[in-house]
Amino acid sequence: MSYQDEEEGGAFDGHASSFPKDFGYGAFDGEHDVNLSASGEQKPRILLMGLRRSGKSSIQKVVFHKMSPNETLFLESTNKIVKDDINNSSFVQFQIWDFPGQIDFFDSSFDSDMIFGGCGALVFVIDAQDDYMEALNKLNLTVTKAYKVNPNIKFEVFIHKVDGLGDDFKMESQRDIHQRATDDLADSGYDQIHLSFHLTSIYDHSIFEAFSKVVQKLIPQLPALENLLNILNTNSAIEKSFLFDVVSKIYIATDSTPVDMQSYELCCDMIDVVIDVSWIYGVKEEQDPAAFDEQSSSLIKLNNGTVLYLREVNKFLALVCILREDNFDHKGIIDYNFLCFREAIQQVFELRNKCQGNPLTNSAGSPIVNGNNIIGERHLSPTLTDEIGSK
Ligand SMILES: Nc1nc2c(ncn2[C@@H]2O[C@H](COP(=O)(O)OP(=O)(O)OP(=O)(O)O)[C@@H](O)[C@H]2O)c(=O)[nH]1
Repeated sequence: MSYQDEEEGGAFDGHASSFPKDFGYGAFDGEHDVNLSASGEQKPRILLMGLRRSGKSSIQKVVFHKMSPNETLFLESTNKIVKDDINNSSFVQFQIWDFPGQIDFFDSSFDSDMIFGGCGALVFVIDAQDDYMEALNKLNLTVTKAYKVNPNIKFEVFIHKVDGLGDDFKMESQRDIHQRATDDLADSGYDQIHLSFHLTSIYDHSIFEAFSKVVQKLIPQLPALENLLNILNTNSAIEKSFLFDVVSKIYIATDSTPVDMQSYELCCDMIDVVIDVSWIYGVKEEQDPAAFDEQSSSLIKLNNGTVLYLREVNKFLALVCILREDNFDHKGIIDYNFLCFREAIQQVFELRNKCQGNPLTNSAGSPIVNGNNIIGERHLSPTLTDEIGSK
């Protein structure tokens, strides 16, 4: 089995979009960045597996290399494991390994201990436009083999290419695949394995949403981030907020209110607009290509009385909020709270660095759910809420 490293996005030449090619996929060394990886610590690994032509490489290229979906039609079949380092920011650091569809687990060169051992999540892609019986067999084989090596892997099943399916058929396929996959696992004596299912397509935002959920499970600080977003929302009369990794447009955290796809899509579109405008008008000097930095912000007023507000947390992370136009009168308070929020995020990661190897755990070893009890709360002053609330 051979390996091929894609050097920081270098294998794809990025011609599909106006997104600056050298914008991401390098370690961020800005002043607000705190490196998550303790020295020598392995980055979490996400494996992309599935049958041939199920869409694995397309997913990776569209989400992490800004390839336009139509261009994936010309992708060649992968014939060796392709490793891709995702280093956008301190929050989003992992490796994606794209496997060839024809991989044979019984091949002597397949080192399952090495491959599954350091794996955080295994994404198994099933082509929903095709007959999925063979894919289900392969899913069962893959998951059981991986579980035996590493029972901590998160198993994610992407029921992919659903753009070609009607709504009824989509739901029916999901139900059927879910049923069969879990039955097969139970039959093989592995009913303790949990599979998560996502309906995805590269032709809409569903693939970004699904990948967001996969990545979030690999961020041990997620509960603390969610809590900080909840506090920010309450104190600033914000209805929904997302913390985005700007390069990939996956959200690494959101508040605890349910995510509706439309809001997520609006926020993604806003990021595209901001990036494009920054790139066209914001570059001052040749040697300073990143016109988009922690000073960047943007405001879009929609004609339904809603405001989208974007603030940079650092060069690679952005907070995007949705709120009612009336509540935006208190922009000063929102901005102040945002600064506190940004500082609190810093503290989460400083804390994490202090307990290297034991991220955000209490003395019993369980995750600290309300990490913001330690940090942040005092900054996001409740009196500010009263001011907005009394309006
Ligand atoms: N309609 C539709 N087609 C898709 C989608 N994702 C991928 N495809 C198409 O599926 C075909 C195969 O995609 P690849 O990404 O090469 O598949 P793969 O799983 O990496 O294939 P191997 O490298 O052979 O294992 C391409 O023609 C893509 O354009 C999708 O969401 N919807």
